[in-house]
Amino acid sequence: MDSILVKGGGALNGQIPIAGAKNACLALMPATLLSEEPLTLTNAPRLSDIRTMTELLQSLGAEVTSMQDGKVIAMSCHGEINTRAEYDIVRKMRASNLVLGPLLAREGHAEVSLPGGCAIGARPMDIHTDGLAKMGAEIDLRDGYLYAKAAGGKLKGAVIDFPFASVGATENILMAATLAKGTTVINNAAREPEIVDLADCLRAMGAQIEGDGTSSITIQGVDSLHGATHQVVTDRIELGTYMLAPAFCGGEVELLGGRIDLLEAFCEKLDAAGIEVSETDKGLKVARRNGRISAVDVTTEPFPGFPTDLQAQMMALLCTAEGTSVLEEKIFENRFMHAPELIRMGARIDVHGGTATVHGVEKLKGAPVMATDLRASISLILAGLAAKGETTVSRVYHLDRGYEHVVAKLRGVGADIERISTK
Ligand SMILES: CC(=O)N[C@H]1[C@@H](OP(=O)(O)OP(=O)(O)OC[C@H]2O[C@@H](n3ccc(=O)[nH]c3=O)[C@H](O)[C@@H]2O)O[C@H](CO)[C@@H](O)[C@@H]1O
Ligand SMILES: C=C(OP(=O)(O)O)C(=O)O
Repeated sequence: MDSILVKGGGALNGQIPIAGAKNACLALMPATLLSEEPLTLTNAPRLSDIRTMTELLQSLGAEVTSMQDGKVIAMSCHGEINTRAEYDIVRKMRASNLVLGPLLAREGHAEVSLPGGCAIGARPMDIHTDGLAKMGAEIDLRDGYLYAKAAGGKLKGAVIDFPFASVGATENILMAATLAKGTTVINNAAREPEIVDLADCLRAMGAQIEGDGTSSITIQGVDSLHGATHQVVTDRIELGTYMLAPAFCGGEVELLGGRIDLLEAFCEKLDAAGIEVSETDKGLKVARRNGRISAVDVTTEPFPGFPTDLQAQMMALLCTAEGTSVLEEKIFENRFMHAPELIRMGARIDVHGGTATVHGVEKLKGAPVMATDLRASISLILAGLAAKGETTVSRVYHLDRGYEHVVAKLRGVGADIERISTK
């Protein structure tokens, strides 16, 4: 199993290109199931999660071609398709559940394996299934699979009030509603930029959608969707992660393609911590204002709040802040697994339920550490870049899910980092 070796060192300077968003692309790809005509995505990220979604769509009968070194994905799904998403693929990635809505909308029935929980939480699918049930689907759980069938063979529009603004449930219902009979309203919908990106793509395919980006989305069902080409939105989580690199190590880094509007709550916390963010022609430039950063309190929330997917990276940064920071994780019930690993590097962190108190220390020390999930992995790499000595991060396969060319991107700004392959 590969690992990443990081040597803590000097300041980072230069530019990092930001890829298209993993979480947008994973929702956009299943949209191909909604049309008989081709859907092409540009600015796609080169990630193992995208390969898993490719495998899943191919297993359902879609043709998926990766072009331009993976940056363009051309998909086509015409004629007869398979409506069963098998456990062997679905278990690899939770976002596989995003084929449920489109399959049901296209065929009137679907069998999709429940993905199961994961390291960061139980992550049930009740909001997705309750929403689809309101649209006339009968859904049974048998042998670990959701068996869904639309009454009369076609979903119908409904007013759906979400108990929580779930990103995945908003995406599933949004896609399902595009081909339903009548009007669907999703209240308390998620407002993430990835939802807006999906709605933009669906509109380009002929869907009638209003209100995306607000907490109430209205979808008027149409008879069919046509082909389209769509550019995947910038990955705000990759952006935020690399914005932290100069905050950890000093120096000045420009994030190509970066946009403040994708990360306003995060940028406010950076400002409070003493990190300067400025807009440039090509993106965002980030530098640490003075010597040591200041402690700040962080609470994760649905967009436009501070993203849970940047909590681990922010915690790693705050380990060496001046003062005590309190981090509250409000989205997932078990998303502090990076804390014990950071403690192995000399951090002082107390975790109580969903709250972590970080007492800043002067410097972290390199250590062998183990990644437990995607964002934990990168938080340990960032910590290692600023620590004294060497850090080896194992279980790098988590990283490959969400960060393309991570070693090359960080080496490009002067980081001492390499991937160690063990056959
Ligand atoms: C591929 C993708 O886009 N993943 C993102 C998506 O995940 P995902 O779409 O899974 O996240 P959700 O917004 O659905 O989940 C948020 C919370 O709601 C709970 N919940 C969700 C659905 C449901 O039916 N029942 C229920 O209880 C979850 O367990 C979790 O505690 O949004 C998360 C929250 O911003 C991000 O961290 C993930 O990176
Ligand atoms: C939690 C994440 O992804 P997923 O929902 O695919 O597990 C993430 O991207 O940080």
